[in-house]
Amino acid sequence: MTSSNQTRSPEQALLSVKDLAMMYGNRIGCQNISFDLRPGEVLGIVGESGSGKSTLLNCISAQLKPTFGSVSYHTRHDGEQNLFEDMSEPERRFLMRTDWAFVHQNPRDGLRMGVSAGANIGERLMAVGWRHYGNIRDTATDWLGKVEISTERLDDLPSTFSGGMQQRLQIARNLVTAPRLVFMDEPTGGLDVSVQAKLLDLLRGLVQNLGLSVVIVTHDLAVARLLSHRLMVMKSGHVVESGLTDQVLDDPQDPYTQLLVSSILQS
Ligand SMILES: Nc1ncnc2c1ncn2[C@@H]1O[C@H](COP(=O)(O)OP(=O)(O)OP(=O)(O)O)[C@@H](O)[C@H]1O
Repeated sequence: MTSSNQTRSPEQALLSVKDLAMMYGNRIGCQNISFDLRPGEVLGIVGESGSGKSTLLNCISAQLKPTFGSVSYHTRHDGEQNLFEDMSEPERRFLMRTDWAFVHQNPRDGLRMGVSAGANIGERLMAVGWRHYGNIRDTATDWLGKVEISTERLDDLPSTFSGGMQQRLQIARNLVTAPRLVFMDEPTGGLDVSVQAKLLDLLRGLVQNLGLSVVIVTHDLAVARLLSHRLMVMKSGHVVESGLTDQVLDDPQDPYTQLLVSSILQS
């Protein structure tokens, strides 16, 4: 007889990436990438411009089909599914609208600028089957509050918002469906330093309170330090170092990571 304790396996990875490579013709986008992301874990991907961060993020979020390797996701209902072999395009799209979220650097890429703030949030709820107008409006109002936007702005267009507000609205739109996995591409890039700090605080609170699993791409080591549990350092399409964030940043082993860390300390 086996007790539940004996049968309990180590926590299942939510996202599992194996030997992933993306080639643009002869040019390497990224290569030899393998990692697991566990539920509630925040993984930071750092590296200089052109090191392959966005390519990797786009491959693991099913926006680009990798040239080699596999990306598997532990779905709510069907267990582990290989994104590109087991799932159809409509199934991947459904996942992106519901269980996943993508926060773009430029809020314009993640918002519908022609509809109100409330509709931007409500649209995601409708994608998961919500139909009751009053409930959708109430939840949208609630989320505006959570991202510190005055609820009086519910019917305003995002174009009337400041950059920081647009970014917070994009976050509300993304998180309202309680996704399990959030991809973020330089979410604080392009904002003033003081606005960045406020947004980072907000993001950190939401990630902790909602227990989100996150893959965040950033070239800003301070952002990586504040948000991520683990770090992957990329250079020329390869991972040169990975580990616990504090370990990597406080005691970098790879010469490139050492350079990256020391250049931040000097600036
Ligand atoms: N659509 C594309 N066609 C051809 N080459 C590409 C394409 N996208 C990226 N690359 C190349 O792949 C490599 C990695 O680029 P990628 O954009 O992933 O880097 P990155 O680390 O995200 O850079 P940044 O921080 O500037 O966004 C670079 O050599 C780049 O020139």
